[in-house]
Amino acid sequence: MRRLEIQGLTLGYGRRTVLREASLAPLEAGAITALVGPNGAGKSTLLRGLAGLLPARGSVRLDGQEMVGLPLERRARHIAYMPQSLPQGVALTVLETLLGALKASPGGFGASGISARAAAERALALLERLGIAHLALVGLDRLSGGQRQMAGLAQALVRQPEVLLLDEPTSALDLRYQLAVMQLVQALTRERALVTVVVLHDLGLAARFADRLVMLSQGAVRAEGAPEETLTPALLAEVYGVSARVERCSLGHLQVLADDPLPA
Ligand SMILES: Nc1ncnc2c1ncn2[C@@H]1O[C@H](COP(=O)(O)OP(=O)(O)OP(=O)(O)O)[C@@H](O)[C@H]1O
Repeated sequence: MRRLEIQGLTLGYGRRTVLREASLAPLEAGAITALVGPNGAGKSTLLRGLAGLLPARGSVRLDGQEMVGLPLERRARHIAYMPQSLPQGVALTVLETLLGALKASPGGFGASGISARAAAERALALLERLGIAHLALVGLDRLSGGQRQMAGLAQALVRQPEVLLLDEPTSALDLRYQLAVMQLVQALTRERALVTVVVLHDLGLAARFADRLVMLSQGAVRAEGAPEETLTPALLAEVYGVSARVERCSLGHLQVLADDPLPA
């Protein structure tokens, strides 16, 4: 069974350490882990570290293979990362960026892998599944914020990774697309047995779609486990500084209702 094991991971920027000796229970294939926690807690830093974009100490093993210290292109064979925002000023069309991502991936078309025709078919099928086939020939610089986010998700998915890292994939999406994207991420995670890690601010979405939550606070793992075990009023008060209720709605979904900020 595919799994990602994170042990004693320390990450930072230059001389500044942000995440200190973080260890998590193994992340299993076919499951979504949501990274939650307040602003500045270290969620994006952890995701960048898993993607290999920051110098790291400690261990990140995929099926026993050590990722820390592996050259980025070797790590990118296994792991796809979607940043919070795509770079601005890219005039390529959505389809061109997907073909570019496929071409750049090891074994991608042009190298030993699939033909250019198969690559285009794969890219178009993915856009269809994401509901954005109509954007295939539109330039990235002409997309709305939400459309850019969908295009970023497509770029991460098209390479068919084993580990999928998504940094706030729903932050710019309307209500319908938030649900549609999380349902799709969940379906693909199950179908392709992905190890999926998603940074989410919306605790309701996290509770509904994640199999596990990891609550970060001040660069440390404060809690981890199933959403219903992790999301408690006491923890929300401690970590977010709010008085909150955690209740099930009439459909049985866990809802976090933040009532008031607590006095500092
Ligand atoms: N490029 C950088 N250089 C230096 N420090 C950084 C950099 N990026 C983030 N940090 C610092 O690392 C800490 C954690 O930031 P990070 O972006 O990981 O938090 P986060 O939990 O993702 O927050 P948010 O919810 O606001 O996106 C913050 O104190 C931040 O100032």
